[in-house]
Amino acid sequence: MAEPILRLDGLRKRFGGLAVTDGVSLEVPPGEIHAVIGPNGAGKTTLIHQVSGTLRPDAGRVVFAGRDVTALSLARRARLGLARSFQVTSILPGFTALENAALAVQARSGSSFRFLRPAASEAALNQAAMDALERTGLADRAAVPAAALSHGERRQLELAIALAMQPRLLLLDEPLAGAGPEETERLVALLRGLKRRYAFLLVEHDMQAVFALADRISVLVYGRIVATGTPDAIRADPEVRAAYLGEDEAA
Ligand SMILES: Nc1ncnc2c1ncn2[C@@H]1O[C@H](COP(=O)(O)OP(=O)(O)OP(=O)(O)O)[C@@H](O)[C@H]1O
Repeated sequence: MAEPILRLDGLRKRFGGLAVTDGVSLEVPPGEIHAVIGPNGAGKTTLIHQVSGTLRPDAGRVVFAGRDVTALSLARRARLGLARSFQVTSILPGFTALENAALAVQARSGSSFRFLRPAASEAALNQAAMDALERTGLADRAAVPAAALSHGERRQLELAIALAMQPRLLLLDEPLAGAGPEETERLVALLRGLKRRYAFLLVEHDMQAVFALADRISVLVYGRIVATGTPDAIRADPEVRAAYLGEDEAA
């Protein structure tokens, strides 16, 4: 396997007496969509929070692009290219799609645009923002205020905002939550198109989407990974079947 872009090494987090992540280790190579699935309360969101930097693990390490980022803040991790999308970005409804993406570009680039003349700086910002909108299929909605976008388009914009941060790996926590069948189809196609260019760590309840998108899947049960493998291997894994007994999702 290629040198991983993300390596989780024995992550542990307890809430009171409950070990919510109980020694989680996994590796995501560049360009992989790695999904984490598991029953409700398995610890998936808690795991994502530790990777993004929202929560500090009690033990274990988060290594991103060869660097131990366990002690770094969410913002520092984001600047290194470990970005999070969905359920966190606050889209500014009064601003257009392009302005929303441009703000993200500006946040990522810090002061670097200030060294350009104002006009050149604005053009460069808008170009980078437009690139992000193009990659998420929103180019023709650039001038539309975010408040006027459909639910699905707002999800696309959240993704564009994350891409404007020039990530190397994107954390996606339930990107399909609340999306209807058509929106789901569009977002799945969009994510599939972004695969290889970016790596993804994906938590998602829509099993059909997970099995269609993921290169590899890790199954989390009571804070422990019980299996990691390709969708076919996971489908056939007896422990996974046991974990989902009574649920037909992994069948
Ligand atoms: N801040 C907290 N304080 C105490 N307990 C917490 C906290 N956050 C999560 N938990 C508990 O940790 C367990 C795992 O929660 P988590 O949200 O990570 O699971 P999940 O796999 O994402 O669940 P779901 O699929 O339902 O979203 C749950 O029992 C939850 O009640």
